[in-house]
Parts: sequence; structure tokens; C-alpha cells
Amino acid sequence: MTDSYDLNELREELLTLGAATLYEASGWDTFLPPQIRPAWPGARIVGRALPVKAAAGDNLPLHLAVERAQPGDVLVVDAGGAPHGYWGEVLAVAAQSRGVLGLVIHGGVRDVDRLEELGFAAFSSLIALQGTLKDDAGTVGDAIRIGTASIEEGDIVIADRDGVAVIPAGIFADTLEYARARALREEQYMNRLRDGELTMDLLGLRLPAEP
Ligand SMILES: O=C([O-])CC(=O)C(=O)O
Ligand SMILES: [Mg+2]
Repeated sequence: MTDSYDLNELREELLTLGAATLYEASGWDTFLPPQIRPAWPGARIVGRALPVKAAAGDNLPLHLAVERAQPGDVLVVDAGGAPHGYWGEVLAVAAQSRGVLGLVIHGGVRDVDRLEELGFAAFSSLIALQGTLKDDAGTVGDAIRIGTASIEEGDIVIADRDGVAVIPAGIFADTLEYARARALREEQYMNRLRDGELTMDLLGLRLPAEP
């Protein structure tokens, strides 16, 4: 479905539409939990998901995922929110050299100053010093669930200051179309609001008048 799309070409447009609009346009619970925030200000991601599941306090699957990743991938990791630094400068340098565009993790990252200097976009539910074991291979490429979102390989990740949306590949074409229409509609709203109209009228929020 998404193979007819060149995400590189769409990158600027998707970032301008933003994670919130794309999530809304998807019509599904495609948002990740709001605790997952950019590790440094200005981090933004558009790319294809490579789902990873990691045991608490073990980052072996992240090393395996870097080996397996294709250029344009974003690692989306369910680490159960455990307070460990699963990812840092070493893995970011390794990932960047393979064309990985970012990391989204329900769990911790560290070395965040270095991640920012590298321009490696990371979104995490926490920042943590504590290191990890490298014993449990977890899974790489199998579907995962984070919050209410299910994530499959090849889904489209859009992450910005508002949060992270992961759009299933099968609905991406429709989602993009609806998102464009929504953005256009809101632009028209903005003009009318600047002219003094109220959202109560614009959005039809008033109760019907009593007879
Ligand atoms: O070493 C680790 O396991 C995580 C980390 O800090 C890095 O990748 O630099
Ligand atoms: Mg480190």
C-alpha cells in the first residue's frame, strides 16, 4: 500500500501536517501514550516502523534491530516502560550509519546531549542512567502494542512535539488524503476566526433553540 509512496518526498508535508492531524485523520487509536516525549527539543521523525520488543532491562533486541534495519526505518520499541537507558550515543551512531531515522521507545534513553548533537531523533517515556543486560533477544519485526496502538513493520511513524502517531500502512493513503482535507478546512476556519467568528458557531456547538 505505502510502497507507491516515497516517504522522503512526503517528509516535509507530513511534518507540516503533524502527528496530531495525522492521528485524527486516521480515525483509529494510532497515538502512542503521551508519556513518550522527544528526548531533545526539536526532534522530529517521519519513517517506517520496525517494531521491537525488549525484556525489562535488556537491550539485546535493539542491537539486533540495528543489524536488521533498512534505511528509512524507525525503531519502535516496547520495553514496558522500564527505567533503563536502553539506547544512547553508541547505538545512535551505529543506527545512523545504517540510515535509521529515529527511535521511539516505551522505556528509557540516555546520552541525550550526544543524541541532540548527532541529530538522532529519539522519543522516549523517560531518560535513565541505569544500563542494561544483553541476554534476551526479545523480538524484532513482530507486531507490538504500545498503549492502544498496535504497530506492525512498515507502518508510518510521525513524531513531533505533540507526540507520536503510528499509522497502519494499509490506511496510510486514506489517512493522508483526510489529513490534507482537514488541514485545508482548519485553514479556512482560521480565516473566519480571525474575522471574529466563534468556534461555537463555526463548529455548530450551540444547542438547538427551545421551542
Ligand atoms: O550502551 C548502551 O547499552 C546504551 C547506551 O548508552 C549507548 O548506546 O550509548
Ligand atoms: Mg552510552
